[in-house]
Amino acid sequence: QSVNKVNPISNLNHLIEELHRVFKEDHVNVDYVEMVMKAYKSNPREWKKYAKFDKFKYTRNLVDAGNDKFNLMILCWGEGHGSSIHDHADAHCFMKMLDGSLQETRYTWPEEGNEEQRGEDEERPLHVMGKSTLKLNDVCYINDSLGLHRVENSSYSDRAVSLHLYSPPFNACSVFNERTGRKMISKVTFWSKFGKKDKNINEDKNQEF
Ligand SMILES: O=C(O)CCSS
Ligand SMILES: [Fe+2]
Repeated sequence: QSVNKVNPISNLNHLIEELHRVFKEDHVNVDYVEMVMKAYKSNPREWKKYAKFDKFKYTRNLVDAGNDKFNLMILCWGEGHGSSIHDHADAHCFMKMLDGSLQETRYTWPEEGNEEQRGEDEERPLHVMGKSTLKLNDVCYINDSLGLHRVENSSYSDRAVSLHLYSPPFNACSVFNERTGRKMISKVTFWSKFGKKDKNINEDKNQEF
């Protein structure tokens, strides 16, 4: 059913409650989830306990495991930090800006053709489909049928914080080489979970993609 309005979302916990309610259903109403995430207005007091930064790379901090229906996480991007070009493992990906701004570049998938016959140095370059800048409280949605993307904080003076919802949750996705189109599996991990540093996080193992 199409919905044309959502009730105000008063704080982060209320957003999480509403997301649990929505994801109880099997069918994901993407427009409704986007409107719910948009209705939440970022309040650093509510999320700063999850916001842990690393000097060298962006961090992924689990906020809520969504009753196994989704993962909600806060990503912290230091100046100049960016992701690889990646897919979303057949999941829905909703992303909301909580602080600062991020640049998103969308890419085509490498053209088809089975890997076996592929020449050693045959290139299947990705093409840029579009670029956009996400600002405070903006929400964007992607899934594999819409393409690949890279997300980066291109500011050299400001950090950025974003809220990501993946449904269904995944712990690996594919990362792509822009020139050759070759892909690799990349496991993803959490720097912290529920506000606590993940004890088995090995400093240089916090794999992001
Ligand atoms: O989850 C990740 O590490 C990718 C952030 S851009 S959707
Ligand atoms: Fe992504």
